[in-house]
Order: sequence, then structure tokens, then C-alpha cells
Amino acid sequence: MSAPAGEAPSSGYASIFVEEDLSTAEVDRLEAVHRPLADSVRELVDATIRTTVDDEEVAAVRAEVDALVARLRARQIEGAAGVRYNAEGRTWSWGNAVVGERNALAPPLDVVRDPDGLVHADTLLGAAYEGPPGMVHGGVGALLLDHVMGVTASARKRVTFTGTLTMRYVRSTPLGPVRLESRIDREEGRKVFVVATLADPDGVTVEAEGVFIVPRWAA
Ligand SMILES: CCCCC/C=C\C/C=C\C/C=C\C/C=C\CCCC(=O)SCCNC(=O)CCNC(=O)[C@H](O)C(C)(C)COP(=O)(O)OP(=O)(O)OC[C@H]1O[C@@H](n2cnc3c(N)ncnc32)[C@H](O)[C@@H]1OP(=O)(O)O
Repeated sequence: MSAPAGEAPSSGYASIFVEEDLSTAEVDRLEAVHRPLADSVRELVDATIRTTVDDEEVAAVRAEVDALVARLRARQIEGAAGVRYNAEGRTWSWGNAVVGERNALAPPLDVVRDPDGLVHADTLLGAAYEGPPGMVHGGVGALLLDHVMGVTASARKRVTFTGTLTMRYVRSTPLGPVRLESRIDREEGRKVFVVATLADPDGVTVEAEGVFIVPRWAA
């Protein structure tokens, strides 16, 4: 996708960075209403994978789930949730694949930025994130690292995009509690070099390096 220098691409990003006339209190209130629904759907995903109830019960549950989907679809937005912000500088991206408050596919992940520049997040990866038996899918590790590293690079509210991401899978990551840690290594012009790790309780399982770029149109 290319755009004239200094402008956001005309399709795609420009239309998803939307300013909305919604107070921060109202955004917080809506999140408090919708987050528990995503939590329940996350439970549904886990239960769908692990259930051993009989065939008739599976069919009956499916009918109920289909009915619930129809109720939610009674009123919905067009397309994806996008990235929105208000006049107070509050941003929200409810569909984000890693931290979307309404996204049950996203593991519950709170990203914390320490004053010394360390960005970290703890989460619990269950059956829905499996790759090798009992282990975290390599792509899921990359997904979480990409996001946490992107947040790290986007310090001071600048926009960065992942340019190049390199992973070294040191050993398999068992499903269960994991911790991500990330920090800026150095900066060169619009390029931000970030280093990060994914770890289980016994130590580092994946080492990552990434080049995150402030796009020409956002510089
Ligand atoms: C993504 C949504 C972000 C939402 C942000 C919202 C709010 C902001 C607040 C907080 C942010 C919070 C969280 C961040 C969230 C998530 C992280 C997830 C990140 C992603 O999920 S993001 C999606 C995947 N990502 C893409 O979809 C990128 C597609 N791509 C492009 O959009 C362009 O390709 C771009 C922008 C990469 C470059 O375009 P450009 O025109 O600006 O670059 P240009 O050519 O001028 O190069 C300038 C210098 O970068 C070097 N360079 C160029 N490309 C490189 C590459 N790929 N690797 C290494 N170095 C590269 C050149 O070699 C030159 O280096 P030198 O100056 O030394 O010569």
C-alpha cells in the first residue's frame, strides 16, 4: 500500500484511526459492560475444545450459541472495530487480536510500562493456544511478542509498524503462565530496535528482536 508522502494511506489505516465523541468515562463504562462478555466467550472457546459431553448435548449447545449470536447481531457495526480515540487522548481498539477488550480470541493480557522503559505483561495460555502437544503455538508466541514490542516502540504515543521481526525459539513453551518482557535497544532515525523475551516460570523460552518503523506518513 503506498500513499503520497506525509499522508496516511487513503484506504485502510486512515479510516480506522477514528476520532469519536465519547467521554473517557463512557468508554470505561462500555468496557466494563463488554469485557465480561468476552471473558465468558473465552471460557466457551476453552470448553468447546475440552468438552466430552455426548453428541446430542453438543448439538443442543450449538443451537443455543447460534441463537445468542443472532441476538448480538441484531445491532452491530460495519466491519472491524478499528482504533479510536477521543479528545481527551484516550484510545481504544476493542477488536485488537492481542488486547481487544471485546475480543475473546485475545488472551487476557495487561501490558505494563515501567518508568525505566521495561514493558512487561503476564498471562495464562490455555488449550486454545496450543501448537505442539501441551505447548504454546509458535505463532501465538510471535503474536504476543509482536504486540508487546509494538507497544514498547510506540512510547510517547508515536505510531510504529512492525518492519522486521526475528524469533529464536530456545525451547518449547508449556501452556500455562507466561511472561513477556520488552525494551527499546536503540533508535536510528525512524527505526526503533526492540528486544524482548517470552518466558515460562523456569525462564526464557523465546528471544525476539524487532525493527519497528515510524511510517513516513506519520513522522
Ligand atoms: C498497527 C496499529 C497501530 C495502532 C496504534 C494505535 C495507537 C498508537 C498508540 C499506541 C500504540 C500501541 C500499540 C502498538 C500496537 C501493536 C503492535 C502491532 C504492530 C503491528 O502489527 S503492525 C502491522 C504489521 N506491519 C505492517 O503492516 C507494516 C507494513 N509496511 C509498511 O507499512 C511500511 O513498509 C513501513 C511503515 C514498515 C515502512 O514504510 P516507510 O515508507 O515509512 O519506510 P521507508 O522506505 O521510508 O524506510 C525507512 C527506513 O526503514 C527501513 N525499512 C523499511 N521497511 C523495513 C522493514 N520492513 N524492515 C526493516 N527495515 C525497514 C528502511 O530501510 C529505511 O531505513 P534507512 O533510513 O536506514 O534507510
